[in-house]
Amino acid sequence: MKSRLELLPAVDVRDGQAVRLVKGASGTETSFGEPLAAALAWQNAGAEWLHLVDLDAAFGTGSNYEMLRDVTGRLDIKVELSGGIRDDESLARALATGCTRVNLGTAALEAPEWVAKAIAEHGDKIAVGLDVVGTTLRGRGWTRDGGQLFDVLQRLNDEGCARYVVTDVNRDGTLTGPNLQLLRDVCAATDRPVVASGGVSSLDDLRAIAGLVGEGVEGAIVGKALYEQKFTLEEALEAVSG
Ligand SMILES: O=C(O)c1ccccc1N[C@@H]1O[C@H](COP(=O)(O)O)[C@@H](O)[C@H]1O
Repeated sequence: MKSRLELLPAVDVRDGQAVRLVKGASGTETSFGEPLAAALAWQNAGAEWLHLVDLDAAFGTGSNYEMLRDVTGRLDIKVELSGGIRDDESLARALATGCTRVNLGTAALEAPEWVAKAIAEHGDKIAVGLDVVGTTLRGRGWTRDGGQLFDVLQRLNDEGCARYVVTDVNRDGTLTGPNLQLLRDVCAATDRPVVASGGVSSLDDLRAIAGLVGEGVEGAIVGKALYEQKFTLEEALEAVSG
């Protein structure tokens, strides 16, 4: 178990632009320019990880694959790649970008046997995104219900899933603070590391998540708070440095 919280600045790409959404809802985009510029800015500020999302692939409205491959190839830091990875072809393409790991969402709900096979073949390179409203999982761009959090978590634990990325959909992009109880509950139901996502608005939020490292939280994804300059990445890294 790591002793210091890892931070993963997010670059979510829609129609070739870095955007932030509110509660993951299509149509709520605020644009923040070129994805590569954002990614390089986080790298230059000291990020060790980038959480890179193809929102068009997640929503089924297109693909930004070439751009994400280019961004990943130009970075020296680790990349967690997400969005639309749902079958052998999309998984092979995602891994071919050179990313450190991929994050599977919809597939874990709709194609459990395929995900079990991917976990068995690729181990630590596969994380599963548990994107929840209450304790109901959401897939297909967070537009469809896909099962109960703790049932799916138990299944994935049994299949050897290496890591979970837990997003409270109703906090994502809202700057209303992380759902600490959800994170505690997930940590209590697994011995795998958990990456927290959704709601971070302040350095105190990051310190609160860092307080859960001992329970199994390994990292935190930070999006809107960075883009809206609630704090700098340097300040965030300092806040969680222990
Ligand atoms: O990150 C978002 O804001 C987001 C909003 C709506 C849908 C998905 C979103 N993000 C990432 O996409 C994966 C799921 O993609 P898929 O279901 O595997 O195609 C999810 O885990 C988030 O990382």
